[in-house]
Amino acid sequence: MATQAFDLALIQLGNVSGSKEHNLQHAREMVVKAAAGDGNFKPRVVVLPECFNSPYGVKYFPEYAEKIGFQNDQQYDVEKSQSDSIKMLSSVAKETGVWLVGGSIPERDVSDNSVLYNTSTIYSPEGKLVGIHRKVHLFDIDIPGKITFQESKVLTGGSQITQIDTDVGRLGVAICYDVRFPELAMIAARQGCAAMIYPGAFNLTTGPLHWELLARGRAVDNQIYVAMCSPARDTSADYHAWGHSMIVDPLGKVVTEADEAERIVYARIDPEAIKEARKNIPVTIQRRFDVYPDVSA
Ligand SMILES: NC(=O)CCC(=O)C(=O)O
Repeated sequence: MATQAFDLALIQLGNVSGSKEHNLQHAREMVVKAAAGDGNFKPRVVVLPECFNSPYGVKYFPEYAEKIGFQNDQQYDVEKSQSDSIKMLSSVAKETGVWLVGGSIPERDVSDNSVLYNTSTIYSPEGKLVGIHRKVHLFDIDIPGKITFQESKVLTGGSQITQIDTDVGRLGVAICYDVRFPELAMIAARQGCAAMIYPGAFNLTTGPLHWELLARGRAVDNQIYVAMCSPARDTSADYHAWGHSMIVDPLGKVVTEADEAERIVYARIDPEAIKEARKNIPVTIQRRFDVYPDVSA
């Protein structure tokens, strides 16, 4: 899949409240704003953060979870979905004519009410739901005196990797804690993805330590673009997100970064920069699969 140069926008969404209706309305307005561009950039791909329709926290997931809806022959039928979030995302992708990585929402399994996932849904510019990613690695950590979080108390991990073919190239999608597991980005890069996109929500303990480090690591290891899209920080919420949404280029350079407030950041994704990085530092063709296995094979 050939990549064309395109602009990417990350929405560091603020003001996520207890009202799902408000959250959806605000997210919609921000997608419209992001898709309009800023004079320098006119994005073809727009990204929302992790858990944009609900406060982030284990206790909220069951209440805010939605069934994505009907799937037929691997195609999701938005028309038949009962989910307000899915309907909003599909309609705003169509209205704005962008590829939309719809952050993530708590998803309830269609056939088993007791099973919940943390799920990103992805839409074409025609509003078609073209793919979903269920967070594979659940955020279960315990740093005494700092942060304890256990998504696995209520969520089930997904079991598939996600790559989306768009008219500007192939994109890998994973969610937040997934970034700590290099295999997904490695596989995506070797299977032709120009970028890995991670809706995410790091916190004030691990954010300063690892957010940028992981984004740059995934980029430089694989010589691809990496985008990490966080919610804005809200210190009145239970979970304080790190913010700092960023896009990193194939050399590992941060090309754009937000602070912690509500922002939209943009960058150009340029296939020539991927080619140039791989030509100048040819690790791509220097791998020793006679010494270790190729995880993408
Ligand atoms: N929402 C998440 O998966 C958070 C991941 C995180 O903060 C980390 O340190 O990893």
